[in-house]
Amino acid sequence: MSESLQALLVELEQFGQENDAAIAERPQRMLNITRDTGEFLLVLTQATNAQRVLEIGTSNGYSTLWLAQAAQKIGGHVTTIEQSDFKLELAAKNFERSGLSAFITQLRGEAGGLIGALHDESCDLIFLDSKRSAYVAWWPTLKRLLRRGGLLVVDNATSHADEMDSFMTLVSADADVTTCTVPVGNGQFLATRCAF
Ligand SMILES: C[S@@+](CC[C@H](N)C(=O)[O-])C[C@H]1O[C@@H](n2cnc3c(N)ncnc32)[C@H](O)[C@@H]1O
Repeated sequence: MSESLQALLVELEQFGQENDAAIAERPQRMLNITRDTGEFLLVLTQATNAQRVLEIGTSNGYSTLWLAQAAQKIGGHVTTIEQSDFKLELAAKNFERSGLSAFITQLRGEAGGLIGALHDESCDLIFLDSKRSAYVAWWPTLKRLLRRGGLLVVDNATSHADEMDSFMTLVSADADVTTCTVPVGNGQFLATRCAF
């Protein structure tokens, strides 16, 4: 990682912590993943050669920058969805500063509507870090978007286990999918679509 990208990530970590500690209103909070979750996403994306990555929940782009580092290494691309104009603009500035903007496409709008318009099996990896109460309703579309052998990663599996329970139970009961939960950051729920 370049010194400038490392410095930007550290700056965003400090900004996220200070901002979220000072501000109670959820729309203004960054709610970033932890650094070890970012490192985990980078390794997963690179190791699985996931060239077509979809992220739902950009915020100011901290997690996107980890996914985009993998995209740069493997010739891939990250599409990231955010409905808040305020956060979308923050993310756009951070992507420009990172030098990784060529590997990122930002989609503006409500994720449930936007993902419905995407093509079947168009994603190698989906990172879900958004509106947890919508995940159950989104599951049929998420499964349709994921290619066979593709991977879904969902943040907050342990930090918000109660809110995640119905979704994880639903996905784990799907015979086409293999799942696990790993203790990285706030807990990552992983689900891979069977290859055949
Ligand atoms: C936990 S934050 C994402 C943090 C980001 N992944 C990171 O680690 O830097 C969740 C984001 O999802 C966005 N969001 C929530 N519901 C959404 C929806 N239905 N469609 C699009 N974005 C949504 C919020 O505005 C918020 O920025």
